[in-house]
Amino acid sequence: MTQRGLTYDVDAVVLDIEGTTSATGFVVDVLYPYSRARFGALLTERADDPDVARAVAQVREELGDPRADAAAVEKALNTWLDEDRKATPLKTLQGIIWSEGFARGDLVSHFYDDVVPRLRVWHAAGTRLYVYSSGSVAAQRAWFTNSPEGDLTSLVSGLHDTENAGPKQEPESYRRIAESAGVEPSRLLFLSDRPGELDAARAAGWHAVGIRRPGEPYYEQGVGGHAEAGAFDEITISTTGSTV
Ligand SMILES: CSCCC(=O)C(=O)COP(=O)(O)O
Ligand SMILES: [Mg+2]
Repeated sequence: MTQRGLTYDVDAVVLDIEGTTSATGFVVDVLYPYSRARFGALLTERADDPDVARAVAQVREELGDPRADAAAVEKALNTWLDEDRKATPLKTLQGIIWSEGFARGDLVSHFYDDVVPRLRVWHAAGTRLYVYSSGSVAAQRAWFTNSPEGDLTSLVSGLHDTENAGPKQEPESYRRIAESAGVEPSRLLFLSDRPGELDAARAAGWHAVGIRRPGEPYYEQGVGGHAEAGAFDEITISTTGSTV
């Protein structure tokens, strides 16, 4: 059989979300305003929730102000949102708000058309799928549970964020994920839109493919010399002899 595109012999594929499986425009235009409108209530009404308290402590540490009040914390969160800064406490608090919004039916996630069919094919052939996103694990779980094609969580073997794995541009984070998945680095493929993340994965011994979609923020810049694909159906995975 003739195959076109890129072929990888790996045991697992690790997925970035924003810009890779899903549109940045959806995250910025739908999810960000949804969280911005709810930070104030979360910070004032649920300050004793352990996840909220931990994130607030991290914001205060980042601000260098251990006494920053709820208004100051909210202001910092909104500034980071404007800058699209992938700060862990921002992502924790957004994850709480979004997962409740998904559960309530206010939100349905977005996946590019080529993604879910390909994930189903890879999963059915025995390739394990993981997520590594700046979005928190709670947000990732809600994202895959509430997709336009229903609950996709059965396709995914594990979720990783900057809190449990570390920053996405550091090779050590990819070493941690490989160890937790029990997969040799050379048997892992990372798909992302950001060159710095692809560099870090490659430095950890992984395969890395840049996903370059028209209209995404990194489209013009390119993927920094990494192999690239415009859609998931340009990628063929061969796991334990099967090729899909
Ligand atoms: C369901 S995750 C929400 C998107 C998000 O907040 C984010 O920061 C995604 O970043 P990524 O690392 O997936 O590019
Ligand atoms: Mg991304």
